[in-house]
Amino acid sequence: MNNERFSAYYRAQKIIPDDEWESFMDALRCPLPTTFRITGSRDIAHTLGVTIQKTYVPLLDNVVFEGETIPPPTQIPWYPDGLAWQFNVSKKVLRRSPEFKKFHSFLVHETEVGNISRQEAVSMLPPLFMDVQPHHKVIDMCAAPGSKTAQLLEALHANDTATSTSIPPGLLIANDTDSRRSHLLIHQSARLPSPAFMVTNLDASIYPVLKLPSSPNDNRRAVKKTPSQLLFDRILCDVPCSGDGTLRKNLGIWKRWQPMDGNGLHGLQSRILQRAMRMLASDGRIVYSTCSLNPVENEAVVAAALNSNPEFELVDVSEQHPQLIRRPGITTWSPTVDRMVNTSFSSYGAYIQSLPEDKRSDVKLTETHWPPSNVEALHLERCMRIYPHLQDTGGFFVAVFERKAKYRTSSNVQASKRSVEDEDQSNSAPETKKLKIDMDTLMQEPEHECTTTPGVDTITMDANALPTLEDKGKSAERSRGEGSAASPAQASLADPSFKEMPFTFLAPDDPALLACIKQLNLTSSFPSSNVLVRNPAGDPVRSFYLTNSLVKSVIQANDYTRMRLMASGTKVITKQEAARGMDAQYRVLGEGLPVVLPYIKPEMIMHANFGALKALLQNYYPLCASFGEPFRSEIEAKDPGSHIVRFLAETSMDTTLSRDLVLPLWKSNVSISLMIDKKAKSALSHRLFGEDLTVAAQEQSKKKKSAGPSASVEVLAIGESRDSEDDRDAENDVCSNGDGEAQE
Ligand SMILES: C[S@@+](CC[C@H](N)C(=O)[O-])C[C@H]1O[C@@H](n2cnc3c(N)ncnc32)[C@H](O)[C@@H]1O
Repeated sequence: MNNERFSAYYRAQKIIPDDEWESFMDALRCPLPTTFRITGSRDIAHTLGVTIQKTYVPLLDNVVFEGETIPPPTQIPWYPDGLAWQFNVSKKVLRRSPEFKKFHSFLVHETEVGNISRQEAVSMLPPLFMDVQPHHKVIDMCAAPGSKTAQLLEALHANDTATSTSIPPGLLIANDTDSRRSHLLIHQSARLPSPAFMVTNLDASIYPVLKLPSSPNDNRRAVKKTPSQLLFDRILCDVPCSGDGTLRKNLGIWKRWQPMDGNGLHGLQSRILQRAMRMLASDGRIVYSTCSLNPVENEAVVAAALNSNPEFELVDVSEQHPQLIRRPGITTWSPTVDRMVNTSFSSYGAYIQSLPEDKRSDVKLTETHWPPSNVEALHLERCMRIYPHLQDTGGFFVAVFERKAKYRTSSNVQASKRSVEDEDQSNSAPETKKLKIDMDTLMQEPEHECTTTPGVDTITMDANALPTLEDKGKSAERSRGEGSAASPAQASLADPSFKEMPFTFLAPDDPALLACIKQLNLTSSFPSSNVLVRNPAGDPVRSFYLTNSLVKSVIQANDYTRMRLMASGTKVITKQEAARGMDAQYRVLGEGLPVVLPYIKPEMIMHANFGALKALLQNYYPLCASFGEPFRSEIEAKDPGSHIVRFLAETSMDTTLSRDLVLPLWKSNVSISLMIDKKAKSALSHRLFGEDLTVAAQEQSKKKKSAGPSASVEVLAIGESRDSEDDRDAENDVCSNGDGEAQE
């Protein structure tokens, strides 16, 4: 594995001291260890951490495979609370060593239900430097596929418990310009249901001004008259980049890497970062990151942003996460001006002077590709460079920005005074006006997961297209409810290319909503004014989603088509049509239960023991009569329909249920069924029994046996899905009535 121009270019940049060059290159040629993060609420994370420490590390200690001792998984030392792990074994070991096979199976199941997330170690870094709190307004500008979004969501939900989800007062908008990747983002984040979550599909470099209604408690006249701009407390700019820090896992980069890659991305990266600076609250923080080693995509972008926005400075985070081995940002670099690694020009001026006059206007490079003359004053050494040979990772770059102290108070006032109209005016500034991705230069980019793929739904908007206050009038108030961001008809006026269903909030006294609350016996504190539906007419046809109040105000104050809102809130309840003459039945969805649980009256929750849980995992529809007392009488006395059961923590001969588990049940006339999907059942079984005892797994293994020995060899990468068409979830098996809405 070699690329002459890669070596020539980075040697010229002097990113690595000469005496480390060989070990840097050697590390780049070694396979990357497998790294993963335990996700989910603190309680679940704790349980899984203990399972790995106490069950799997001893099991995997001293495994000898083909005469070689294989090291067990270890914790990544710099990741807080020991929640990130790494191990380095080949697929052959995973397939053949019974101990690793078992561990791998555990990881696959927990990954499928979202309790474990496979993520490159360095990619875990940016969220660690954001210090997100549950009340923060956060935006992840380039979020897909969403591994960092998941970390940000977890931080927003720091107060969740094992059984119930808090409703944080803040919000997280995950944005990506690629609509296909935005769908991926929605899919990934479904594992962490949050009423504080929104997904948008926009070009981050021209992200529109979002409005917030003026606060009823704010007496200032200017604020009363006009909505204010939604400013963010934390912004992540994990921008598209050439990705050469991922060489260890994306081997194709060795072949296709070329020195101009970074030059073409510098402009877009700068515009995204500088747009973020305009969207930041006065005392907010921005983290800028790339998985590229190239100073043109890193320090040059940072320097350009600081020089254009002198109220910002780099934050010195060298004392944070001290076990992370890092190198400071560099202050000298020399962009290449051609594909042959010509890095001989010390400045833009010198380069331009070298060209014949008639060629100067064709130049794609700009002054900001070179170090600025005031480079020393910018403290670029506060940026972090992570190299593969330092701690066996990929390459990465992180910079943290805040406003200088003297600008914070004044811009606080300025920010709160700044109306959306003002901001719309300022968006006409040259750097954001008629912003288009330079398609010519992008066409030269290598195809890499981090780069914008030319032609894929790239939105080009000029600054004048940013929503203005006038759009407010377009937001329809639904007659039956509190209104969506725009009615279907208005939506098509606003942006006909946007096909998502509207987001319609129900009135708290909507008859269907009241019937649902009554039937599920929810407490009066259930936030019924934050329930939305998604279908063309905005009717309470089937599924109810819950948002928090902040998300609701954002949706209601802005045109959802203009902000290209793809998803919002958590689906919590669904309606089952009943037989003719009977009332519809509502049920709490498995993924929505943690959110709704705090509003379910305690007397509605049945209690059962570990044996009952085991029976429910081992059978699809066990008979009520097959359970022991007192659960049997309790369940037999219940009407058919949706119920909630708390399985109590217990230590038995064969296993330990270390914490209570609350799950939804469906009761038919004589039997009951756990209303969680197959994958969640399998993961639970693995966690509790160390193996998959579910009916689905038993059936699968029977099928494999009858198909012969070759069919039983299956090694999925962690994070790789075993989804197949027949892997429908239990909810559909039991309850689907086949009249699903388009979006639901
Ligand atoms: C480095 S990847 C992001 C990885 C992501 N943060 C994660 O941790 O999973 C960069 C992303 O930026 C997106 N992107 C490219 N150009 C963009 C733009 N102008 N605005 C917003 N997103 C963009 C790409 O589609 C890609 O998903």
